[in-house]
Amino acid sequence: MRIILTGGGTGGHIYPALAFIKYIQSVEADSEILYVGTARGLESKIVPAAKIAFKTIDVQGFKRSLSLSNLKTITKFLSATQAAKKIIKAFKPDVVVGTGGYVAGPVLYAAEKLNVPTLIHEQNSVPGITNKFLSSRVTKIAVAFEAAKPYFPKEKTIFTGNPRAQEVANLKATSILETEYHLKKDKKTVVIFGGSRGAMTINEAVKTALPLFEKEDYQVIYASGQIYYDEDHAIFEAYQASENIAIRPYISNMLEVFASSDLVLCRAGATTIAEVTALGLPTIFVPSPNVTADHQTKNAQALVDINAAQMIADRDLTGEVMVEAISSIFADEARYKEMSQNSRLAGVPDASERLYQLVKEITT
Ligand SMILES: CC(=O)N[C@H]1[C@@H](OP(=O)(O)OP(=O)(O)OC[C@H]2O[C@@H](n3ccc(=O)[nH]c3=O)[C@H](O)[C@@H]2O)O[C@H](CO)[C@@H](O)[C@@H]1O
Repeated sequence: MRIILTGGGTGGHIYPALAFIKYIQSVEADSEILYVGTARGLESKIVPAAKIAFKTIDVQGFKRSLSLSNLKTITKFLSATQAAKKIIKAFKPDVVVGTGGYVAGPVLYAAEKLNVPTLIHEQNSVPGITNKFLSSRVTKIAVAFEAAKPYFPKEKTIFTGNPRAQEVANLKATSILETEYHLKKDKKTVVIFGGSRGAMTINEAVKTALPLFEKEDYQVIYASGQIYYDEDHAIFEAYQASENIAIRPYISNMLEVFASSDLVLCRAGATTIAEVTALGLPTIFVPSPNVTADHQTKNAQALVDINAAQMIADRDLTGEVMVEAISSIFADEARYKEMSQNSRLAGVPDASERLYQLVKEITT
């Protein structure tokens, strides 16, 4: 199969595409794959590093209110569509798959104009602006939350889960905490991070919590995001020697770290949710208050409702609240076990397979 994937801006749109590429390569070794992204998005680092053919187009996002810069966005959209058409004509894909983010707009739009079958994957419980715009044009729509279905045309929308779940589902714990993070292999471990780029509230809370964490009988691995790491380098540096705390700007082997840990505290980004549920990890979510239609709270609520997760509102998070939430889950074994079982029940370990069937359906 010849397939173009596109999507980007943040990790949450890129990792599902990469997971799906891995799956396609495992079932069709002779498949030809091209990823289209922007030069500025996180995809320009992550995709070439994964050794996947990568081409860029220039595009910018819409502002939600009417503004002059939207005029510029429209002009850019039109020229990006032309650039995407050129890439599509040269590559001759059987299908074009978009995973959200601004860059997917012109690529999928161009594919549809050229009569190439198209599919979009929506990771969230509330669709992003790009996928909403594309929904009337594409051939099929795959969703990772049942709650997203009502936003899309019923006849072409199918629940598949998030491909990242399948990539993670069978991972086993390794010695990575010991070998790369100077932590103990068998000590209870909580992973803390604020989405793929870090989060200010979580970072502030962690800074207050660090002296408290030092006294706990569990260990902490924290990814601050590059911005906060640079800002607070001096504070973090002082804890690098601490026996039960490891701090990094970004954890590049996050799946292995998850599989080797016991609890997660993070934003409620959709891809993270797919990962933690595939592994049956109990989670404390602090949804970002700055996302479209408060979709992270809705993402997290689905898991709180089945007692797989706890939620703390961003405005309520402090260092003390953070430590108390983590410590009390670790202290209650029965609760921990129940949360873990319920988390696993929410996972979709065959998500890539489901998405692949859908691709097959529209290309044959
Ligand atoms: C602020 C914002 O707009 N966030 C959105 C963005 O989230 P964002 O990209 O932050 O979040 P997601 O949780 O979906 O994905 C983050 C990904 O980065 C990985 N990771 C994170 C930190 C780290 O140090 N190392 C690492 O590998 C996680 O394991 C995960 O695979 O896209 C998601 C998916 O559309 C949305 O649900 C989020 O609301």
